[in-house]
Amino acid sequence: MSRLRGAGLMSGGLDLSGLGAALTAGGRSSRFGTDKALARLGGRTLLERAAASLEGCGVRLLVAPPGRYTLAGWEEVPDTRPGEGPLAGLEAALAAATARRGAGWVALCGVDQPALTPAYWAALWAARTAPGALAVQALDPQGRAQPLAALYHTALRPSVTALLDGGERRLRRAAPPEATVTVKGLPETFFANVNRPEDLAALARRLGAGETP
Ligand SMILES: Nc1nc2c(ncn2[C@@H]2O[C@H](COP(=O)(O)OP(=O)(O)OP(=O)(O)O)[C@@H](O)[C@H]2O)c(=O)[nH]1
Ligand SMILES: [Mg+2]
Repeated sequence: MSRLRGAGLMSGGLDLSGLGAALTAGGRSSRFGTDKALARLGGRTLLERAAASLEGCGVRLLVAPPGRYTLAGWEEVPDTRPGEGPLAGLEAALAAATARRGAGWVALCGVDQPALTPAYWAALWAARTAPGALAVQALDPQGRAQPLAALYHTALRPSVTALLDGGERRLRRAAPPEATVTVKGLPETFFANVNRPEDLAALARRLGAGETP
């Protein structure tokens, strides 16, 4: 559906209190080798950095195995299907958000995107008002949609459950194309993603050189 440019949207307010936040942190970090949520960049863990970008959200849910992390101000939510991937994490997040606040929008965020900021989420939040929208996703400068740093409406919960029940595990299938708004024009720095130790080392070098993140 419609495509909106990020640049203009970013001048809007940064009030994220109407948005629910869900950090999905139940992964295995198999490519990283150790738990990447606890890896450090610029004096903070990757989990803390991702959480900071969503601090202004009205409800904050940490979808992870119980007791694995402590994150002040975040409510632990167990996976409904542990180890089944971020699509299952989204299912748990939408169910928990609905139980806490009723119908509304949820920001789904992985632990491994340490350069996200409130401005990123505000740009997506501003785009949610497009008629018929049930998901909002940013496009990176290469035009790739970012399902792990995206907004999903709680109305998607039954279809996410149906996908999982049918054996689907790809998160990108959660956003129906006809009901997905895409936001482009956001700065490339937002899209840094840590999968391997060398990804973190490259980011640390950029940080040392005075660049964001
Ligand atoms: N709640 C939940 N989150 C998950 C699950 N699997 C992956 N994630 C999270 O989804 C995000 C992106 O996942 P990946 O980059 O694939 O992370 P990962 O699975 O830990 O790493 P790899 O094993 O290297 O693929 C991270 O924040 C993960 O913690 C899961 O089963 N449940
Ligand atoms: Mg994975």
